[in-house]
Amino acid sequence: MQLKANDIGFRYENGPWLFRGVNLCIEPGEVVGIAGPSGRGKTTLCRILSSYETPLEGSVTFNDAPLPDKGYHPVQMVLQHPEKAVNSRWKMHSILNEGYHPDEELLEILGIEQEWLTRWPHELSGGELQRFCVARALGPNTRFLIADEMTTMLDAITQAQIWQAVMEIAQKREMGIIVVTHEAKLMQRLCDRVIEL
Ligand SMILES: Nc1ncnc2c1ncn2[C@@H]1O[C@H](COP(=O)(O)OP(=O)(O)OP(=O)(O)O)[C@@H](O)[C@H]1O
Repeated sequence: MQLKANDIGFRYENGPWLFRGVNLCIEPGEVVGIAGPSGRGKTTLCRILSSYETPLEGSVTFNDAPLPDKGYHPVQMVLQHPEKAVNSRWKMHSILNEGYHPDEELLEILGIEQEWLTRWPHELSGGELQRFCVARALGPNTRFLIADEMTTMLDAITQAQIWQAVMEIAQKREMGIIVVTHEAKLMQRLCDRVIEL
């Protein structure tokens, strides 16, 4: 069940090509970093790999077939700003159960407390909210997780706790992870290999 980018190229409207001929193959259980200077297109590539954006050249395949356009998506993405990724008019239990029903064990590993479930998003800290976004992305059918600056805004302890939980779950499920971060040490610690965009 590999996730592959095959000769991908992309540009925004009248802008220059951000990248062309990008090839990438991620195996189940592998942790791969995508590095590159600001503005190179890392987030754009992540959006293409998770089907939020369509490449202008090339294709993305999962298990040698196109990614599904209906149902639960096997490639899930967690972004830098959790407050932008949740519906501010929903309470946390609705946000959490939007795509599937996470079990108690997952909530415990991610340090999500029961009393947070009845709160509104603005009643949680960034780190608490990000734990929900991670839980929401870790449905049983998630095969690849894309973490685009997932813990950049968080303090060191929360960052370490979230990554420890994600790595534990990924190992257990043989889930692949793509990591985008400007923190070189974190990249080195987490990744089996790093690709320069
Ligand atoms: N929706 C958009 N329309 C037009 N241009 C865009 C759009 N989104 C991003 N860009 C431009 O595309 C380029 C690549 O952006 P992207 O966010 O993918 O880079 P990045 O490598 O992730 O950067 P950073 O490390 O700063 O987050 C940037 O120059 C950005 O301004």
